[in-house]
Amino acid sequence: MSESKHNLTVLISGNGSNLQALIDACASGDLPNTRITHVISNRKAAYGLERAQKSSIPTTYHNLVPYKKKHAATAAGTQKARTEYDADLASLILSHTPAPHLIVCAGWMHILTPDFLTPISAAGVKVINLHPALPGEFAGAGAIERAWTAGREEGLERTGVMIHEVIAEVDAGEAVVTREVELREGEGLEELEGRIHEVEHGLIVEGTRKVLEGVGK
Ligand SMILES: Nc1nc2c(c(=O)[nH]1)N[C@@H](CN(C=O)c1ccc(C(=O)N[C@@H](CCC(=O)O)C(=O)O)cc1)CN2
Ligand SMILES: NCC(=O)N[C@@H]1O[C@H](COP(=O)([O-])[O-])[C@@H](O)[C@H]1O
Repeated sequence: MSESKHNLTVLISGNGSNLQALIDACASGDLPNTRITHVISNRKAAYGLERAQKSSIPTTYHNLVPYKKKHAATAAGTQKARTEYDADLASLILSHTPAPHLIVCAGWMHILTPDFLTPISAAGVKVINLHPALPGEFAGAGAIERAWTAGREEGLERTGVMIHEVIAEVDAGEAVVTREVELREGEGLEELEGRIHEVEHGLIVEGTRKVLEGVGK
């Protein structure tokens, strides 16, 4: 009798190179008894959707714009739109068959509110995120460039990558695994991005495997 499979739902917004690392790891056995059963993007043009489809993984495009159009273009209306969007995102994840054991944010560029996190947590599903910085540093979008600038202007000697649990406060959840990346004098931003992406592709597999080892215990 084969062991039960760990089912992953992966959230993306772009190229999907980290999704591809997970797809390849499932195929190679680096993520044993694990399969990606659903990929969701908040951007229609995300190449990661093509990567998933090439691997016969079900995909969903879940866009915030229709929700924003339903509500007034005010702060309150935008909040209502995000609340409904996030609640529906949780529903479409939890209603998918087979049900997920773990949700991995792999370049997912949308801040998740308690309207998403609460039902997901109630269903016993963890959420982890890949972030190209070390705990407590450069939270939010644009982290690599901010670290690169700090290297040039403030003498920062290293940045890094982490996989962390997702909580309401952005990039503040407990780190699952971290890896430092040295900053090199005179190095261009693109070169640093390339080195960091290489680290990401290994760390997202390592972090996912580490969390799955604890699932169901
Ligand atoms: N509640 C949480 N949500 C998310 C987390 C988290 O730790 N807690 N991690 C992020 C990923 N992320 C950095 O790792 C991140 C992504 C996007 C943003 C952001 O400012 N998004 C804007 C929209 C930007 C865009 O659409 O281009 C927004 O949501 O308004 C910050 C951090 C995933 N979510
Ligand atoms: N705050 C999260 C964040 O900035 N994530 C960034 O999104 C990229 C997604 O690449 P991918 O679509 O090729 O996996 C990752 O390289 C990561 O640095």
